[in-house]
Amino acid sequence: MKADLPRGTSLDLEDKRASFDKDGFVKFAGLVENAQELREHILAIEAAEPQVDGPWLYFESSGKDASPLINRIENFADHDDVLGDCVRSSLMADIAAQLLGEPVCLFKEKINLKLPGGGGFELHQDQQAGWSRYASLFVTALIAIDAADTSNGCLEVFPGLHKDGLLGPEGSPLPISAVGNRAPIPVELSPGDVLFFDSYAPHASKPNLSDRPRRAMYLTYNRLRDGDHREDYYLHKWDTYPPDIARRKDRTYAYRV
Ligand SMILES: O=C(O)CCC(=O)C(=O)O
Ligand SMILES: [Fe+2]
Repeated sequence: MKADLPRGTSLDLEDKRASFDKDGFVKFAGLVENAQELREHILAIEAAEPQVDGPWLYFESSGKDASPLINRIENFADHDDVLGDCVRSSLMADIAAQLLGEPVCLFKEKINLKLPGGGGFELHQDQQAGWSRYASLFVTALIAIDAADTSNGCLEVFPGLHKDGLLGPEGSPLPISAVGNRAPIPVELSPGDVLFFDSYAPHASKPNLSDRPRRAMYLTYNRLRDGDHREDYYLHKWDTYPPDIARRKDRTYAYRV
């Protein structure tokens, strides 16, 4: 299988695959040409009133002034044509397939906004989020929408631990001892850069204390032979961690990982 890369993109997938295999993540610079257009469509969703039958919107409390801040958009592929085309683009799936060495299918899509004042993410492996009920391995393409660096809370990944299985129980962040004395690699990205990472690669990120947003789209794939679980995943998530608009007052909802 050959990835259908945009004109002018030159890369050696063998090298990329070797890095992914060694570290558990690999960056592709300038892979997505319409990051600016994607950002405009994300901004429109941010500005719109949440709807029960629309994209799923999640909110946090700003670390600056405790005001409500949108922090995540999920399950949007069928609610916006431009974002949907990106989610369904064969380019990301083809590269994910090259990295895993076999065909893949989409598991889920989300956008983490991390606006100024947005919180960080504790150390975890995505596989700890209860995904093992669906498949034993996933690869995620993180598409940078805004520039990400250490001052606005870029992703920080610990290399070389993705073949060690789960490093802690499902549902809880990892203690720093889980990564030994390793140092994380902060992955700085420009809009349109894409980071592919393994669901067992431990990662974290800091809060956004800057005045620049750090939006990132995450497309997660599993091996095709493990089945298409996207619909089941979102049905289960609607029960266990629905968007804010669908939450019941008599229930508490816990973010897993
Ligand atoms: O967006 C980030 O900074 C990290 C998000 C993350 O690790 C996740 O959503 O699983
Ligand atoms: Fe994660």
